[in-house]
Amino acid sequence: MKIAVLPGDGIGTEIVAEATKVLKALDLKFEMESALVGGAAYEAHGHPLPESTLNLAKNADAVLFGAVGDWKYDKLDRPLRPEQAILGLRKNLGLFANFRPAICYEQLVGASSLKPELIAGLDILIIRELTGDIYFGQPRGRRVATDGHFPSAEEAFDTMRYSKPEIERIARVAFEAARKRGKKVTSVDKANVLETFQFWKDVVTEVHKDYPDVELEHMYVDNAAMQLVKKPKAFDVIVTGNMFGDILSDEASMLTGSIGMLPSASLNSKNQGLYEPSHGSAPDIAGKGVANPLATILSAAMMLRFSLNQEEAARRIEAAVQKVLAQGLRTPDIYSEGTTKVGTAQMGDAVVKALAA
Ligand SMILES: NC(=O)c1ccc[n+]([C@@H]2O[C@H](COP(=O)([O-])OP(=O)(O)OC[C@H]3O[C@@H](n4cnc5c(N)ncnc54)[C@H](O)[C@@H]3O)[C@@H](O)[C@H]2O)c1
Ligand SMILES: CC(C)[C@H](C(=O)O)[C@@H](O)C(=O)O
Ligand SMILES: [Mg+2]
Repeated sequence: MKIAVLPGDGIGTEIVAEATKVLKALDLKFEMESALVGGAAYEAHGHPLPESTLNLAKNADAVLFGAVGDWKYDKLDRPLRPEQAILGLRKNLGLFANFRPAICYEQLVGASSLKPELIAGLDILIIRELTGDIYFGQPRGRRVATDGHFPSAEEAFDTMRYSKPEIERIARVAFEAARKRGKKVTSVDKANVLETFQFWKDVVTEVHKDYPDVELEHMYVDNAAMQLVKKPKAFDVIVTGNMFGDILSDEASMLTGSIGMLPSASLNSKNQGLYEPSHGSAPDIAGKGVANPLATILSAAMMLRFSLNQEEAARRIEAAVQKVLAQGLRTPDIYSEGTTKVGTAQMGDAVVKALAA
């Protein structure tokens, strides 16, 4: 078994160091090989996703990813920007199904900006389609307009599109996942305005016929954004497109206390996966040793479960995370009065210690 380890930029290196520390402490038989990705790879090789990094990822049983990006690269041509590395990995590996579970651990009920009673016991799963939508649709670009409100003005455009098989397969993933939990799927769309999402709604409704034991509800994305903070526990599985899923999962992260608590798994049809926290490289806190490594450590647990067939080890990690939270250890993003503030490495060390206990 081989894990490709791609720390990336900013806090990516700090949080992946803690996750690999935890993986090594499990004493399982797998090999880990690291490579540069994102801005770090651009600096060293002139490209955010060098051929060697892509090949390492393709040939591994799973990929553990940190984060990419920094404001200083924002002026580069788009193909050279760090974010293209994660988009390229998702596309090249066919990682169409992105699982972003938002779970509010009992100990963190007070860390959220929402009232405790709204989020206590929260356990929802956002399933985000990850290789289609306006993220990848062609054509896109800049041009001089020939119509519209300002003919002959400079304009930019992107293409939102989904094919039937793309919607069918992500809908099936969502119904299958719901079957194993609360048996309810909320499909989030913007069918009242967008053709792409009327089609999405129609196809999801059709696929639902094969899953009569699962309840299907449709919701417009603007309402979903509102309901997520009004009554989040009314959701079980949310399935949505690439862009809405990006936005709603950041929103859902605050229901768990912090974006530093939201792990993710991105899977292809062979259950090969890339595992990364849902957050980015956080340049504002990078290098300070204060980033929360738990989303990445929990992503490593998802990797053991989904790609490496190590359910027991996954559970050990999740139990160890709960234990350190019960001990009152908190990185600054989840700190509240009466708890103990720790840094990134101390948090990782505490998880390792809790594994042994
Ligand atoms: N998958 C990825 O690699 C990924 C995901 C999102 C953003 N990005 C990139 O990251 C860069 C920064 O983007 P952004 O600031 O919009 O989003 P971000 O997620 O990096 O940070 C948003 C806020 O959350 C905080 N935060 C994030 N992770 C944290 C953690 N583990 N512990 C504590 N606090 C944490 C940050 O300090 C910041 O205040 C950009 O270049 C963006 O493109 C990359
Ligand atoms: C960095 C960016 C390309 C990425 C996305 O938009 O998918 C990020 O925000 C995420 O949520 O993983
Ligand atoms: Mg995002």
